[in-house]
Parts: sequence; C-alpha cells; structure tokens
Amino acid sequence: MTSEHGGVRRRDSAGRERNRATGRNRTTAAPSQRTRAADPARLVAYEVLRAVSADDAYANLVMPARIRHHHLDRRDAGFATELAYGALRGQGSYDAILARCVDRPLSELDPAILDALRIGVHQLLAMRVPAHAALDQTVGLARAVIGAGPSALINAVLRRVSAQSLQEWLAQLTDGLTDDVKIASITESHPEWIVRSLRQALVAHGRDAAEITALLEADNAAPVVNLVALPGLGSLDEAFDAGFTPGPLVIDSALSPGGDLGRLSSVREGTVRVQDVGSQLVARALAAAELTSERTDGEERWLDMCAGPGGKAALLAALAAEQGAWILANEPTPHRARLVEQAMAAIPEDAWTVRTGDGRDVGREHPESFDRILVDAPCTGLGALRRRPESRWRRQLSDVSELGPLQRELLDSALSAVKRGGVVAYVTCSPHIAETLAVVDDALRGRTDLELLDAGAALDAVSLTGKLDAGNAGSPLPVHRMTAQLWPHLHQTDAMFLALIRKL
Ligand SMILES: C[S@@+](CC[C@H](N)C(=O)[O-])C[C@H]1O[C@@H](n2cnc3c(N)ncnc32)[C@H](O)[C@@H]1O
Repeated sequence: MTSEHGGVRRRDSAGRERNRATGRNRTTAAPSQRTRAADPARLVAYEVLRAVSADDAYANLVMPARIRHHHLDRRDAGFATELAYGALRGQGSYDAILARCVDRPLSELDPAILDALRIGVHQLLAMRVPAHAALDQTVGLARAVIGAGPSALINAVLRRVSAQSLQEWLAQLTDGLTDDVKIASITESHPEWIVRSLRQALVAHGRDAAEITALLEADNAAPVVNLVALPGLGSLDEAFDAGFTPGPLVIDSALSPGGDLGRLSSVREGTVRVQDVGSQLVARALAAAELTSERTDGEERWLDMCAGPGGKAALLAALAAEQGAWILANEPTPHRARLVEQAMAAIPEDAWTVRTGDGRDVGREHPESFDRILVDAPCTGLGALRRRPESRWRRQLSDVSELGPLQRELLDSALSAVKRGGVVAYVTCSPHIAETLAVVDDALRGRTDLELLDAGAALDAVSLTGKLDAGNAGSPLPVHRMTAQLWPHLHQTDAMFLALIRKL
C-alpha cells in the first residue's frame, strides 16, 4: 500500500477534497495520477463492473481486455476475476446488505459509487482479504477513480458492512420472512423469478424441489474450465503436462487448474477447445444416436441449425469427419457465422460447410435432407448463470415467452429437414420448462410420425461413468421421462436440456 493510502492522510485529504469538490464530487487530481493510486487488480474489477452496469457489457468479454490493458500478472488477474465475478454474482445479497447501511435508496446513489461499494462488500464478506485491506484499498480505489467525497461515504458504509459476517447479515435480512423464494433470493443472490423458475424446473424434470439451494449455490461458484480435444485431431497430452486433469464424465476432456489457456499451443491451434462438458455430452449423444434413415448417397448429412459461435459445431464436425459424414453449420448472424468458420478451421474442409441464414427456412428449402440435426436453440441461458455472472440481473421473465415462438419454429423447421429415420436433438442451456419440455410437447402434439428416444440413456452411452442420472425418469408426465436434464449442482456442467426426436 502506498503512503497516500494511509489512514491519517486519507482522512485529511478526503476532507479537503470534499470541501473543494464541484457538484459531481470529483477529485482535482489529474486522471493519470488518480488511476495510479488504485490497486490495479481492484481497478480492473471496478472497470468491469462499470462496463457491465453502464454499457451493458458482458463481464467475460470485458475482463480479458482490462487485464491485458493493465498488464496484470496471473495472480492479480485471478484476484480481479474473482472480485468482479463474485461481486456480480453476489449483487442481490450485497445490495440487500448495502440498503441497510446507506441512508438513502440505492437507486439514488451514483451508480459508480454503488459498484465500488459492491466490490468492497465482496472483499469484506466473501474473500479472504483482511478487513482493513479490503476497506483501505476500496476507499483508495474510490478516491482515485470517483473522488474524495464519495470515498468518505464509501468508507463509512463499508465500516457498517464490516460489523457483521455474511452469515450474520443474511440471518438478519431474512429474519421474520416466511416465503422460501424470497429467502433464497436474498441468501443465494438470484432474482425471485429465477428462483421460482428453477424450482419449477427441478420438479418438472423429476428432481426434488429441495435441491434448489444446492442449484443456486452451484450458480454462485466459479465454474472449472473444461477442454475438449477434437476427436481425431487434438491431443490433451500438452494440457495434462501443464497440470490439467482428465475430465471424469466424457472422453477427450480435461479440467483446467486455472490460468491463461493461451499458453497451450493446441488451444491456440484450435484442435483443443474450451467447452463445457454438458455441451460435449449432448453433441456426442446426437452423433451416437441410432438412426434408421436410409443413406441415399453413402454419407450421412448432419445439420447444426443454430451454430454460432461454433462450439458444438466444431465437435460435431470433427466427429462427422471421423465417421465420413458431412455437416452444414447454419447461423444467421454474419459475425457469428464467421466465428463458426474460425471454430472449424482445424477440421478438414470437406467435412463441413457454413451457411449464413435463418434456420427457420432450412426445413422448407431442404425437406427430409439430414440424418442428424442439432437445434441448440437461442434461450435465456438460465442454465449457465455461473458462467455469465451478470446475466441473472439482466434477464427478465418476459424473455422466456419472447423466445418461445422462435424456439418452436426452429424445432419445426428441423423436424421438416430431418429424413425419415433421422434424429433431431433439441438442446437448450436453460432448464426452464417453457423453453424445454413445453417446446417439445408442442412439437410432438398431434404427430404420429415422431418418437422420443431415451435421452438419459443416450447421455449415459457417451459418458465415461455410464450412469449420469440425467434422464428425467422422475418427471410427473410420462412423455417427459424420455428427455434429459444436466444440472450444475449434480454434474458440474451447465444445465443443458436434451430431447432426441426421431422421425418415423
Ligand atoms: C445457444 S446459441 C448456439 C450455441 C452454439 N451451438 C455453440 O455450441 O457454440 C444460439 C444461436 O442461435 C442463433 N440464432 C438466433 N436466431 C436464429 C435463427 N432464426 N436461426 C438459426 N439460428 C438462430 C443465435 O445467433 C445463436 O448463435
């Protein structure tokens, strides 16, 4: 800590600056000097929170750029990431605590001050940072980037926060409440509508509603980064030499010990890729599903209808290349279609083609043309909240119903485009009933030419353990028992939903 972060000088300085400050309470120091006063790791975390709340940025995209900009070493980068992501995930709990420590509604605070406070609270209550360092450093950061007046307010508020542990605060905040959803929303830092949706999803997918706490807790934990070696193209040897461990659920996968993945040449070359194990499992389950379709031209034709940015398309294309099949990877957004091409770059070119277009047109343009189709539908991503720390606060209940028509049209298009005897995998990284079971129900309604394959068994068949317990065997409705749902708290994957539909 530099001397200007020391207690006496800070208080003196804060007093002088506050008296002198303009209406916006900005420090009079030059911006470059102010920035230098802040600890770089905390500054990066703060800048990420600001970008998320002020510019609607995605934390996982901003973070690497800020880390590079401030030249953080590996340790500081880890600290900044834990701080920013933790503050974002914990925002619901932290804001409830802050509301008890600030003398006005949080909505009346300058958003920059609120972000600095959130960073302070996470350090004080959830990181192994000594309280005095959390306080001094956050106040120093605030003084450097916001101004002396606000830093005095932040100091006073964080002192109040530091008077109790997180558990004590949560007990106090939930004291007297009887609504389980409200309690979970505060203690596990999720919007109430998401708590309610996830609890309903657990029950509809045949699990116990009491698992909700474990599920919400899993959303709040930093996910381990998973790698996949593209079949026939990539090797994990380099990753294992670098300390990665074999993934326990699926072949050719590895778990990262942390740190910059760019140090692996196989990752740079694209033969080893970052991919959640849930995504690997559903892609492999489709590739291995039993077909009864007739091959007219000798090779299987596959389709990835919603391919961008290309994670599953790359794995499917590598599997297709191994099996002598070919895949069309479709994506409507041109820049995402380019990402698909980049993802495919390491795979022999005769195994794949990228199409830039609307998946809803494919069924009409190419009826009964494909043996295997993946519909990895645009969805709310409620199953990947641990990976996108800000998304739980940005998503709204209305998103679920807005996505419904598109999800249904894409699945209908796929069911037109699949050959008789071919299989469509309907996948979402959300377990929400409206995006999963309801979409499948609607697609099957009144159709006698479609049958559900046992998706749980299909996942088991491509897993290393052979017993993932992802099938929805306990679902209240028999038809739903053929679908499968992976869960972060059970499988340490994103909550991927899978239905396998065969056209008879
Ligand atoms: C869940 S993401 C797919 C993720 C991808 N399969 C992967 O593993 O990397 C859904 C994708 O669907 C695309 N999409 C949106 N509208 C679409 C449409 N009408 N037809 C096809 N794809 C669409 C989105 O642009 C997005 O890239």
